[in-house]
Amino acid sequence: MGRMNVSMMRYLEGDHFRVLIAVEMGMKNHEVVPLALVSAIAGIHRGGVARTLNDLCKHSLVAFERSKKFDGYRLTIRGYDYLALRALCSREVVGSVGNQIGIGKESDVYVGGDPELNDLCLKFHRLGRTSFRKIKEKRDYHKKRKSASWLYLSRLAAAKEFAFLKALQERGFPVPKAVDVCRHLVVMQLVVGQTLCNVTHVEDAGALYDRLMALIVKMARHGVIHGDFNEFNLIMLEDERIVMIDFPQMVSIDHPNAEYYFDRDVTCVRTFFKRKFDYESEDWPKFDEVERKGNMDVLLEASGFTKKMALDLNKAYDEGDFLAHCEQELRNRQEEDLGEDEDDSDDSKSMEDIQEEPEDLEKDHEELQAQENTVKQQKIVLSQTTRFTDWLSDATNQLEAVDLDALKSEEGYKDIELPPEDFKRPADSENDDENDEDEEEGEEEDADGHVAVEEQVAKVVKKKRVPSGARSVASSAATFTAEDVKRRLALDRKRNKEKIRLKVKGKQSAVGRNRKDNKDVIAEYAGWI
Ligand SMILES: Nc1ncnc2c1ncn2[C@@H]1O[C@H](COP(=O)(O)OP(=O)(O)OP(=O)(O)O)[C@@H](O)[C@H]1O
Repeated sequence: MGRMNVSMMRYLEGDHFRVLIAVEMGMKNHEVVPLALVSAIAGIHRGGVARTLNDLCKHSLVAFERSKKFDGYRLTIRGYDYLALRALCSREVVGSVGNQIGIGKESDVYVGGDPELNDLCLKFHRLGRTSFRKIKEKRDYHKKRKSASWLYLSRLAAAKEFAFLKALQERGFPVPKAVDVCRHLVVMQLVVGQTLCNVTHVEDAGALYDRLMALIVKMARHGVIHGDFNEFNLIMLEDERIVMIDFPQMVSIDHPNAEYYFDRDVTCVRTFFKRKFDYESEDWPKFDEVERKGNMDVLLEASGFTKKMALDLNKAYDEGDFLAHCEQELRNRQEEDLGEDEDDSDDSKSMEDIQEEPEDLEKDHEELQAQENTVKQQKIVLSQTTRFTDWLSDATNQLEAVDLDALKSEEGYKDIELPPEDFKRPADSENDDENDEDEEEGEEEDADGHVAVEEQVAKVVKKKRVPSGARSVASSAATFTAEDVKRRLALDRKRNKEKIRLKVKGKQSAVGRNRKDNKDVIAEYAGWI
């Protein structure tokens, strides 16, 4: 566990934070925030914002991402940490950040200090960023939620922890003193002790057991159940006093599963004491015997941590897939998903898309298909035009290669234009003239069944020497039959299809696409301006 790298903080200027906040605000309803929106929220012109975003990208405070619909920026975990720290610095709550002292599946815990260098505990909640695969599996769950982003869930977790810390502290429970909260960061008193799981010896196991059971009952009397009361969430001080540090799953005793949670907490303590200190007691608290004396659960709801927030948070805990600190892994998976299945638009959809109604999705799909068809048509027309031009120039070159002078000097040659009905293609001429048959036998066909161009041209020229009518040499370009042309075009098209398209990823691709779009616009308005 290392230190948090906050060295960049001192080099960041007001504009950097302004743009960071703009990205954060944009992310309330966008998975990635387009440059134009960042610029509009920050109130800084685009050029300036682009420069600042580049700086922020360099320091991994934001990340550039592209989605199917648009490209944009998203706040990284580091960027969110910086925003929270900066706000708490300006409130003069936090003055320094030190070593990491705890790493949980839902948080990173650091030692910190206030401006007077008194010790603090900084708990950064990291919650709710599920992997793309999981999103696909849990589509229903995400569809119903308005903002299932990790920013939202981490902030909720922090708000809940802070509210509960304060409420428990006010009622005399042994918890760290709550200092402040900002975004996903809870600042609290640093408890110097050992988590119960690391304690190997206690003076009086029975007394400790009784104190822990008494804590569970006291909380229930105040209307709440811890829900995760175990040796990992209890710190023992030097004088063997216990401090509770973590209560993410705290529920009201009116919760439908309250009895289950209560019994689970009690069983956890009993199992731990039996395993660790070989202590077993005949006596343990029962849910039915608890008499409610307080209404902490109701007061907590009134404190701003609403039922809806609790519901969202509990669902995330139930999902139990917290990949917030595995950004690199997540990015790799996203790339994998995109690479594996380009047509599977589900994988590459943003959270926003996932929240769309089915009708919207269908419409989008239809629109997309219509666009794709148009593009395909345009491509075919374009490719045919260029191929035709290429073919024409080829044929012209072939013709130029024919030695006309030599032909003219031969007997019976007359350079007079033939009426169209006299003109016959080489393929047809096979049946026309028996004399020609012998000559045609000698002709060699290439692998595609094409007669060599030179030979075809020569054959046509020979026909012009027939005394019944002179023919134009220029018309011999028609030695390519319509079928030949069609076959060639089909072959070219097939080859083009087989060509592997080079996929450019990241910002470079976005630049390319923008250029292409611009080119299309210019082409469309050609002649108008
Ligand atoms: N106030 C505090 N003072 C000292 N150490 C703390 C404090 N809060 C947390 N820690 C340390 O950080 C570790 C993780 O904290 P915590 O249990 O709150 O995080 P978490 O993410 O909820 O963990 P998990 O859910 O995996 O149990 C603890 O085991 C403890 O060592």
